[in-house]
Amino acid sequence: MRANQLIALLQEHNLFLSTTLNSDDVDFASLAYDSRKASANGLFVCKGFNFSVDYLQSAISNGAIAYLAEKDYGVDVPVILVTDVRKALSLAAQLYFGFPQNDLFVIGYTGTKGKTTSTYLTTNILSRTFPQQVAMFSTINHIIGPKPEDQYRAHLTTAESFDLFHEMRQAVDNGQKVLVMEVASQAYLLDRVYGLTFDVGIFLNISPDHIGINEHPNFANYLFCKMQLMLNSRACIVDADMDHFEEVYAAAKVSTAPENIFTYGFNQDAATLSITSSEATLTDSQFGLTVHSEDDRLAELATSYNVSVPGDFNQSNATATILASRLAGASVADMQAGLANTSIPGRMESMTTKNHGTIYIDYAHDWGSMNALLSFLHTQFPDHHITAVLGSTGDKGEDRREGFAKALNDYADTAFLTTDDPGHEDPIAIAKEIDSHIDHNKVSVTIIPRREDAIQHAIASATNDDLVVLAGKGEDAYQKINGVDTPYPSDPVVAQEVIDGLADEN
Ligand SMILES: CC(=O)N[C@H]1[C@@H](OP(=O)(O)OP(=O)(O)OC[C@H]2O[C@@H](n3ccc(=O)[nH]c3=O)[C@H](O)[C@@H]2O)O[C@H](CO)[C@@H](O)[C@@H]1O[C@H](C)C(=O)N[C@@H](C)C(=O)N[C@H](CCC(=O)O)C(=O)O
Ligand SMILES: Nc1ncnc2c1ncn2[C@@H]1O[C@H](COP(=O)(O)OP(=O)(O)OP(=O)(O)O)[C@@H](O)[C@H]1O
Repeated sequence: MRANQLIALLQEHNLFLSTTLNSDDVDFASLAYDSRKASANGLFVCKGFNFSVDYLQSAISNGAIAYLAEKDYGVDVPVILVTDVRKALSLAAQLYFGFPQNDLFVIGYTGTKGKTTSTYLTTNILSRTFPQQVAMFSTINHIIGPKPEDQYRAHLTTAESFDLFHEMRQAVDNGQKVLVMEVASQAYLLDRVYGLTFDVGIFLNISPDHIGINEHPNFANYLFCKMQLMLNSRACIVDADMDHFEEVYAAAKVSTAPENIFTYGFNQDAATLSITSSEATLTDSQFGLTVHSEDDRLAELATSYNVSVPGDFNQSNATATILASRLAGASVADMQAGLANTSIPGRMESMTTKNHGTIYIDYAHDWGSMNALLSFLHTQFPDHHITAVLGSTGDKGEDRREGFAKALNDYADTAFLTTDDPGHEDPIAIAKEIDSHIDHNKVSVTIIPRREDAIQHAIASATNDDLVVLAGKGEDAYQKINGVDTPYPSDPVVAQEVIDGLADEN
């Protein structure tokens, strides 16, 4: 990467301040933002809340010949000074990796809930249209190519810009043509996707979340960050049913022509697509779409679909994926097949038992998702007794505790309060806080700290028509306790052991 090209790019974005490089003809052999990964003749980027000048010194020891930063650290190698180092890192990464986004059709999902589900559904549809050519960056998993070794667990919902563009480069080199990815609000807060234009950006929904230390200072900032996806997408898809729809639609209109903005919703005659829910079972759901648009690409979408994850909210997610897949070139047949055959780890996974009802394992871990989940079950299956097993995370999202109680009061009959990533807090104290907001005339509550025991009691006490919801951890195989990921078998494994044990007893 040539210094003069980098400086020109930074100037184009009004980020460049000055440099102490003797010549701008330097060719950097590498780029790094972590000193442990710095190498010979490289450029090192100084950024981060916990940045220390020691990291810069160690990057220099590892071979860095210059650094990019917001201030001069007075070390022995020259600096390129910028006004905003996170934005500069994103641009430098794009230049260093040869702007890989230009060789990909990039689809980005944002929303408080449904990003992972929609990303999986879209990937499964488009993998039929473009076999072995669809990359995916989700909270759970990354896919950067067709081989088994091209798949690995994710660290963040949206990776740091350097890592993001690095993986995009690898995806392109592995022959990928499409990328489906999640765009967390933090991605915009921390400029991880600065300078990236999405071919399609989808805004699924918004409810208060991720507000607090290390996250957003307030809801306005959370919404502002998420809306940036609309301003950075060539085509926008927006859920017309969601709160703040008017603001999000207005943001989309700032940079996208109305004919490239698509909306969807239940019984929304003003939306591009309206959804009619036709049948919901415990394991999947059917819905139909009506098209209210003259756009030739959309006419065929007016048909019926079966999505293999239950819940009316998943009909909504599925409709967003239908629109996004269509813009990427998928046929209706691919959509129908893809939607009917997708399973998403820890999202509405169901297990049936002989005598203890149906068990749901779901990642719902705030009021919005718990409310959507329990209200769906309550409305669709009004005569079934609903038992929920849940906790609430420690060290963050304290307002979730009251939110969980509210959803339980509205829709559940029994709750087993237990441990869910307590961090540095006492899980029993967290459970008691949730309990303090529960209406005991409506919900019977038992606090059982060990999650395995809570699941055992919930399933064992359920009878045949009951619905038992194991909420919050999905397929997580750990509990975050005192800063350590402590091994935990995972809810599906524990539930299966309980079911097997109960079957032996019967
Ligand atoms: C508060 C926050 O968002 N921090 C993120 C941020 O950290 P940072 O840039 O401030 O870096 P830092 O951790 O302070 O470290 C300082 C710098 O020193 C460097 N370093 C460090 C050690 C060393 O020996 N040498 C060295 O050079 C580091 O590489 C880094 O550049 O950038 C890092 C990547 O460069 C992220 O790993 C880190 O995410 C933390 C771990 C995190 O958990 N963030 C959460 C809140 C998050 O982003 N969540 C969203 C999902 C939200 C949702 O569910 O929707 C996500 O996208 O995952
Ligand atoms: N459109 C939706 N509206 C409300 N709740 C939803 C919706 N889609 C999914 N959920 C619920 O939210 C949970 C998390 O879903 P998913 O992992 O797809 O969302 P996410 O946006 O990736 O979440 P997170 O940011 O918390 O990782 C699901 O298990 C389900 O209970």
